Amino acid sequence: MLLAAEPDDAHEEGENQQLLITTKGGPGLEGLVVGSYCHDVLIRGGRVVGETLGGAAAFVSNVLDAASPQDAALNGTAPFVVVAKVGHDFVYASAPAPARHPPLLCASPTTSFHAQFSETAASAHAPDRELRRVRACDPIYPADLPDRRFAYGLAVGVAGEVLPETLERMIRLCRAVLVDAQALIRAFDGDGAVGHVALDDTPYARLLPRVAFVKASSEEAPYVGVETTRQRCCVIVTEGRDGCRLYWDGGEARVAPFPAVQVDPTGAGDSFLAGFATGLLWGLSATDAALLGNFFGAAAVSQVGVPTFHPKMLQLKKYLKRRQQNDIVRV
Ligand SMILES: Nc1ncnc2c1ncn2[C@@H]1O[C@H](COP(=O)(O)OP(=O)(O)OP(=O)(O)O)[C@@H](O)[C@H]1O
Ligand SMILES: O[C@H]1[C@H](O)[C@@H](O)[C@H](O)[C@@H](O)[C@H]1O
Repeated sequence: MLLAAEPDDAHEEGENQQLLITTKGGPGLEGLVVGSYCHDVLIRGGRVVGETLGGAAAFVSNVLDAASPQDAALNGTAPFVVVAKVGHDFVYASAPAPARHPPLLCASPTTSFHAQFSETAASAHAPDRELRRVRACDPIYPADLPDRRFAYGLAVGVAGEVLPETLERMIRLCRAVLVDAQALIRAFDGDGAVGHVALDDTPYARLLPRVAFVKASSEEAPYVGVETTRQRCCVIVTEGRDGCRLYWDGGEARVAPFPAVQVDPTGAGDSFLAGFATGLLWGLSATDAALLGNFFGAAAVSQVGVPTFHPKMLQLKKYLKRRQQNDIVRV
């Protein structure tokens, strides 16, 4: 599968979109990350065992910052923009990700999740926590996005804050958009318990042919409908400690995991997606990009909250770059 195209906001619905993220440097590589930061409260056996910065945007920008420090230093700015919202109660403004990529302040409170962990997950693919949204910040509206072009966009909402019209605006602004399914299919009952709806029943479904990649966890995959969605864009299903699988129209691939001692699964999927996007930016094939995603996913589960990365960990770039054949993304 060849993924190549020019920036274009004239994509028609149903068009077989092909996308390119070039590996050449320069301002044309700027990214757009859309999704709010949140407060995560980790609960085990009825006891609060941790309170951390959360929100996919926090984990994603953490990986993107770690993976491209030279670019950031060269330009004097990080090579991506984060559009996130928080309330005045936000307590992590000075943490690295929000400090480098400040959120928009709202009158509503910061989105907050309680994550109730099971003592033992039955398998790598079993849900390991029950999530409850206890507070929700404002949605992110199309007008909140900068009015300029980006090389790529990551739609990484956690509480329904990326509205369909906001995703559509991202598609118009970005050459390639990668979406975390959790931004599209989460539903919340009266108590805030997180459930899922079928992607096909949402207003996001019609946008899929204009999206490059949708990433879903094994738990989310049945709601995404891999067989239908792979005909519209590439689908990546993450399988916890088993790594991940890529599905596209006409093929699929399994990508092996990295070993890890899991201490906190939160943010594994977010870190995976950011690692995957980074791999595409480095010009890797989608399967090698997924290997980089697995690497960051494994690093994320090895630490509580938003992880820090040892610079040596990034030596993987050299290895993967050596395997790179050319500067277009192939599977
Ligand atoms: N125990 C583990 N050992 C090694 N790698 C792991 C482990 N758990 C997760 N990963 C890596 O992280 C990726 C994402 O994990 P997972 O499938 O659990 O996502 P998720 O359920 O969306 O995570 P979360 O919602 O907690 O962010 C996996 O594809 C894998 O690469
Ligand atoms: O911080 C976490 C993280 O971003 C997860 O990916 C998401 O599933 C949770 O809702 C959020 O609380």
